[in-house]
Amino acid sequence: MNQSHAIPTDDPLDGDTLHEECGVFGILGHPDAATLTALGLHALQHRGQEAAGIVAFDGKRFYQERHMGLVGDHYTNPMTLARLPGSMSIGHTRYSTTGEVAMRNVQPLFAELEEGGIAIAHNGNFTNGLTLRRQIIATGAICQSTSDTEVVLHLIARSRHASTSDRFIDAIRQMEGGYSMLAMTRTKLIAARDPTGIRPLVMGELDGKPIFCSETCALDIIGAKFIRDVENGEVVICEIQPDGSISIDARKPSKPQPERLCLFEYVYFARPDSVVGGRNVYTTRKNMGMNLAKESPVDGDVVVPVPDGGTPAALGYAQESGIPFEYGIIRNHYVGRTFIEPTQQIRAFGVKLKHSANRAMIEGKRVVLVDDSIVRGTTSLKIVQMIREAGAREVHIRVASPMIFFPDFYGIDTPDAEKLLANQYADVEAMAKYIGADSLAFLSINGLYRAVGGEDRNPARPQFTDHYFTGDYPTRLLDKNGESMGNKLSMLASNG
Ligand SMILES: O=P(O)(O)OC[C@H]1O[C@H](OP(=O)(O)OP(=O)(O)O)[C@H](O)[C@@H]1O
Ligand SMILES: NC(=O)CC[C@H](N)C(=O)O
Repeated sequence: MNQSHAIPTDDPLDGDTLHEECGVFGILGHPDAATLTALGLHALQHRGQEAAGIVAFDGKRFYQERHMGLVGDHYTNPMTLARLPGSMSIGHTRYSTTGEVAMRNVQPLFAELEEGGIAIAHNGNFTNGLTLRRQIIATGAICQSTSDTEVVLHLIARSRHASTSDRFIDAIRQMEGGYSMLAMTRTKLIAARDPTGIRPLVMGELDGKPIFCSETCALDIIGAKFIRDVENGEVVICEIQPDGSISIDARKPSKPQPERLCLFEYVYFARPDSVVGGRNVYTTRKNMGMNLAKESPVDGDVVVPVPDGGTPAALGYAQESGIPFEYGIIRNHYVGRTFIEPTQQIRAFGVKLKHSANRAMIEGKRVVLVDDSIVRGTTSLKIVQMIREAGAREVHIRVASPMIFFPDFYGIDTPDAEKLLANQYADVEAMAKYIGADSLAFLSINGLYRAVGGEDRNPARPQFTDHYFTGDYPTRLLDKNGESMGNKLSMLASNG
């Protein structure tokens, strides 16, 4: 196992950064559980590229493989999969949100409890994780990681309920924030989604065996059938019975709340072929581009996507505006997603490596560049320069989401408000000047809502989680606002 790592000597909670996302996959009762999990994680690679782990159970023992790096770097090796026997397993691709990039934070996390082992895999971020962590440490707990996820294991261990499922439910009911979570015990696979349903989680089935995963693309890769979304606030407990059959028990232990899925799943995170919340992601992105063309038309000769994220929106923009779509930028696919790399220096470096101008499609033209989002402005700044150097006559940027003003505490890599481009300039014109574009326009919040859900935003009860655009956070932010937090908030530390 690739578990050797240097333990930082300074307080790892101080130097931490906030990132996004993770992918989870779990299957119960299938003879090829670990291999299917590895394939599922491969399809969920876009959700986390720092580390990947799988825990399997063969009826007697738990086995774990946890590695830094990509799924393909480790789980294509038959020897690795052979070390994960059994018919049940859960896996995780990590992009850290709380706790540094280190082996001790690689998921699934595992603990030996009174009634046996339990492994958990978490996509999301707890907004009271640090508060609870301090409380349990004050009562004598020894934490093995700096991840927010570990708190759940401690709360399960401390719960006074008899069954593991009830202990798990007791634990997650104490957690606030965003979570789509899988837990695996000796006989059970448990799936849970936070009461607001910020992060996605779906249920599928292969050969009659239940599967849970972050996105439907992980079902498609193994030919599994989509059953349904795990609902917000729902806990689904699948258990192998003594006769080998599997029981499924779905519960809603929390006070019912309206679902508010994260809009950024549609804007950027989810894979375009996934169906999230019943909507094909590609179609919503194309709608975003069409709405953008209606709201912010411009005279141009060619619509060029900033690949990959901007491509469906650029197609929508081109279709609606009638301006031809061309690949004016070629993306090197051997470079990871810059938005989710750990430091500003690496992000900047990554963007240079990643995009090249396709001069033949650009020279002498009025280029309408379409991207899905502007966060720090790193990408736009470099790409406008690159397009101009390739001979563009004019460069107009159209962004298929609104301006981002507010940080996220549910997992997205927008740590400090002052690092967001929208907060650094007085208006769109000033931003355009900084980026070097002839014009710049963003999709309106209603344009985005209509693209995803077909209706305008309901200000009294927003249909989605959209705080990064509006400042309307769907939950309390206890770690951020709690008086006891001082300045040791790992999830708020500056990035890069
Ligand atoms: O304003 P910035 O801070 O540069 O962040 C925004 C950029 O980051 C994302 O692309 P990314 O390179 O992560 O991924 P992609 O190739 O999947 O589009 C997004 O699509 C924007 O292009
Ligand atoms: N991006 C995520 O969903 C990360 C999960 C968890 N908060 C971690 O940092 O490991």
